[in-house]
Amino acid sequence: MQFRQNLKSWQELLIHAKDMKKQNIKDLFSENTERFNDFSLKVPAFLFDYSKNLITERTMKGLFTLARDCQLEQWREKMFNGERINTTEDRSVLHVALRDRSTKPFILDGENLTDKVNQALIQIKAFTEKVRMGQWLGYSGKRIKDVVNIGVGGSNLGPQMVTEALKQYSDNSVNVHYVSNVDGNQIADVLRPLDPERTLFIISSKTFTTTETMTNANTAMNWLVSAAFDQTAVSKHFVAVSANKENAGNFGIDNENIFDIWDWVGGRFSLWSAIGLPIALDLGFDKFIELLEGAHEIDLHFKNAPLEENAPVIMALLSLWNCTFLGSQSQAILPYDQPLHKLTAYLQQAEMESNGKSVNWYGEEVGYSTVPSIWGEIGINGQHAFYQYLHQSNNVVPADFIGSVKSITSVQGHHDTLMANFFAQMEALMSGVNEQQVREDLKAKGRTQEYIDKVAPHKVHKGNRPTNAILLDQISAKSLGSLIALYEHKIFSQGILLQICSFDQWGVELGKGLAINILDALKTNTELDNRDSSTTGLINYYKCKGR
Ligand SMILES: O=P(O)(O)OC[C@H]1O[C@](O)(CO)[C@@H](O)[C@@H]1O
Repeated sequence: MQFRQNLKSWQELLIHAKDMKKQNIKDLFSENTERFNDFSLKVPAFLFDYSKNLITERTMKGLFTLARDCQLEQWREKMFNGERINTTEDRSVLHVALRDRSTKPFILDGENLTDKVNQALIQIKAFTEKVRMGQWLGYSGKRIKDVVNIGVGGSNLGPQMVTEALKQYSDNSVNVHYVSNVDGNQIADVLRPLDPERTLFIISSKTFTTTETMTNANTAMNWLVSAAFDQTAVSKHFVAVSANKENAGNFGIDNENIFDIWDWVGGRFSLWSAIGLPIALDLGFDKFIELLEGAHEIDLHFKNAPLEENAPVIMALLSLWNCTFLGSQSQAILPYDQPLHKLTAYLQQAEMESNGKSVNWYGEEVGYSTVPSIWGEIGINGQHAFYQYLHQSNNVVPADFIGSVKSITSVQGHHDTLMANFFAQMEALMSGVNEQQVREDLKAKGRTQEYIDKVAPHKVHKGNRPTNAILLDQISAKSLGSLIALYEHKIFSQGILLQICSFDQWGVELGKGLAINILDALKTNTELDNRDSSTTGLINYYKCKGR
């Protein structure tokens, strides 16, 4: 067992981090006029500028050495070859196979995955075209107008984020809606304006056991059946995406309308599979393929580019540097492109469910900070809400700024204003402004000495806050596919560097189990044994007041 802290490269980076904490990014720019060229990369679909991090050439050299000591390249190979790198669940991790459209056979456990993937795509194409062209008819013979995707986590966030991002490209053949929350308010709001005769439900659940999804699915079924007065209407209005065909069949969904998903595709990496049905329904199959192609382009980049020119690897190394070595606890994702308004929520699951863990591959406490908490908002809205904290709090929050050279909106006259903020905020976070500059500025503005003395300390921005810039040419299905895959491979690389099992999610199980237990007690009105007084007190209060 080779623990990360025992690696010489890790130890050297710890020492180097102590020195770097005394440095200032702004000074590093003054010392090296080529810094932007040295620390930026042009990848198909986007420019990645990481020069505004607290790094030097030595830092990067040390980080690449660490990556090699961690055998990142070999692990990358293992993933692409289908080795069972999801060790705690004994599974391969092959979402990359979903977007590899070559016809070359890929054999896993005696089965040709290429055939499976291509068959699934044929099924997705046939189904989505039938619905979009008005050939899929509801129980009363009417064409489908609205599609409701019922699913949660990975069975919701990816498709929703993508259809929101690409809605400018939708031809509105159907309207796509999402229900993820077990709170009945959401499904009530979604169903209120819909016509049962013209509504199709996709029950998206890899396991087909998730309580929230099953509760919503049953409500949707009752809504339909109470309008149709006919239980057999279910097969005309429900399809499923699931690995659990038995449960989906028992629900009343015809076998040919159950789309497969496999155990080598993790929920949070599944939008490329039939979980992406809402994407193909909303945008058409060709756009869905463009999305896959964009992702595949980054798969090839990740697989083939040397570590020094590999964007996902560099992103992972920087996150490790900022969090584990420099001590940041959180990371902001700040899209300056309204279409990406669901990206942060999507990445919260992708990154935090993957790497938000504290034991290593051998089940030992890692003894270092793993990943930061991910949060954020559309940049402009964030500027008027929490950027105060980014600029002046004691906590340094490294941030990813994501923008586009061209906007996809036809509205003119906004994009330069938006992007001026994109550039300015990164500059301000890095450069800051010291007290002397503040004082001189106030003096030049004719302020009194008393005012200057009072206000100057409050106007200081310490700066030295790291940011990455990801600048897309324009939001499109292809560039979005690339952007998502960039983060997926970053997450994979980070897991390897941290020696963490990125593809399980045991941390969600405890709460789920307790909720099932409590729900039973609520339904049967029984007392719960062995609970702490707070849990018991809260439940009793709820029972007394609510019933
Ligand atoms: O698709 P399913 O099986 O309903 O699971 C939904 C989500 O629930 C989780 O298991 C976490 O609770 C996620 O990993 C997953 O994306």
